[in-house]
Amino acid sequence: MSEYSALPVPPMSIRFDQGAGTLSPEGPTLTRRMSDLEGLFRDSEAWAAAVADGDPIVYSVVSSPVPEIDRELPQSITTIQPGTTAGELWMTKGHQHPNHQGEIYLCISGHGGLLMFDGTETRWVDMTPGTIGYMPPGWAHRSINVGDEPYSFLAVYPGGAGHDYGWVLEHGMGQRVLAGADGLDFVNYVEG
Ligand SMILES: O=P(O)(O)OC[C@H]1O[C@](O)(CO)[C@@H](O)[C@@H]1O
Repeated sequence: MSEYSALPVPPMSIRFDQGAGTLSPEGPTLTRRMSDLEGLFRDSEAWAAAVADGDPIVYSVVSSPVPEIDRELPQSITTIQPGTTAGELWMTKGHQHPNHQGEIYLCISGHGGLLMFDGTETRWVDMTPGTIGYMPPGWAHRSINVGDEPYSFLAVYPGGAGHDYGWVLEHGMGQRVLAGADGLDFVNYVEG
């Protein structure tokens, strides 16, 4: 037995129900409403109006019981609802891993995109069912629903990576993604 054998969760199988978007056994669930995305949309007045007008759910995250601690490998299913706020497609808050480590997402359903920013360069990965998006260490990441139906993906990440949301508020994400007349419009994060 290794020194790591005192495990917080035993070896197990985790059942994913694609129709219901649930994990079983299930760990913590997170619901992010529009009010949780303060300071992230370029049009703050449109954001405030959406908060006042029912504060809709933008996305939810269901996790397995694997904890976010060093050496563990947690998983979660994120579902982003379709929608725009003043043309900006609905998205996750986005974060940097303070303890720089990589992460993968697997698109399960819908159509999304993975926006990554290392402080200088921006990268975009189109996400359709079956696509694995890889985020290397040091790249902040945000997911965006670019379709007309809910966009769901599986995330698998090192439990000690952490979530730094202040990094995105301070540095932005390089670009923003808007719904254009003929597809996606990528605009400069600051000037867009
Ligand atoms: O943490 P954010 O930026 O709100 O985005 C949620 C997504 O990111 C994760 O925290 C994983 O990076 C997942 O739990 C979820 O997929």
